[in-house]
Amino acid sequence: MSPQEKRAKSLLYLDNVSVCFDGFKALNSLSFVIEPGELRAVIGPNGAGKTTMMDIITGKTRPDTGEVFFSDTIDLTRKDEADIAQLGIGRKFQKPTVFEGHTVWDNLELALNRRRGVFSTLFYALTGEDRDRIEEILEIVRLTDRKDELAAYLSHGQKQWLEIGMLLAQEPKLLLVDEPVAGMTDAETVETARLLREIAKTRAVVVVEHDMGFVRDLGVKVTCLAEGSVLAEGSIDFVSNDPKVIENYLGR
Ligand SMILES: Nc1ncnc2c1ncn2[C@@H]1O[C@H](COP(=O)(O)OP(=O)(O)OP(=O)(O)O)[C@@H](O)[C@H]1O
Repeated sequence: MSPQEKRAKSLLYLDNVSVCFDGFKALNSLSFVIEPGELRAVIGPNGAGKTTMMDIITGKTRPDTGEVFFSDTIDLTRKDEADIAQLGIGRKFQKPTVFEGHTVWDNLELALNRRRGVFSTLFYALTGEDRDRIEEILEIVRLTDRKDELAAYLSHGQKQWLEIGMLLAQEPKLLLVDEPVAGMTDAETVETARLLREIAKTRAVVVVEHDMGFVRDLGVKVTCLAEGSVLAEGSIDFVSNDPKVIENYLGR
């Protein structure tokens, strides 16, 4: 497939992307392509460039060279962070940032209103459709029976799920999730793999994670980054048996 054809079929297309920080190449000719509706896991040692790649996609960092396109034609290197969020790229950082003093329901309602630009009013009149969507998201993030409780009383894992739900309320086309299962219980970790697979039925999801058990559970294509470029890409068995991956990452 030619690069043009590859790009035309992609939701997210990074090609030959490099970024230098004070002479250090954080990304080095990185190519990374996500198809619409794909769920992808990204692994790699500390300093491999995983966060920097997310920063490039969301417009927080500009590449020195290379192409970054969304939906084939939108050049993300020419957009700022707010534009990129508006285009439908949502990002979940490692630490949960929910409104602890509000209920689970209200957190989702706030997120729904934020999409409309209604920042200040919590009780902006919800339509029946909005309520249905919130109920639906509560089901997806396993919080239906906690909906009237303050977010402060949720477990760490449930706060992560709530924040994923808040991102879903903004209906992203692509969701970037950074180390979601760090600090979760084993049961929550297993549930998170299921939850992300469910979410990826309606949108693309890229998950950065170090927990290999979890990555195996996801059962999707894996990209291993090292020193700012792709070291190996393919099924979990293919990637985890690659001698370069064992040497640079798994064997450490
Ligand atoms: N703003 C910056 N200024 C200078 N150096 C930076 C900056 N951001 C990242 N780096 C460096 O670039 C390299 C890649 O970092 P990055 O955070 O992308 O790696 P990572 O794969 O996300 O690692 P981790 O698994 O530890 O989160 C690191 O050596 C880091 O110190």
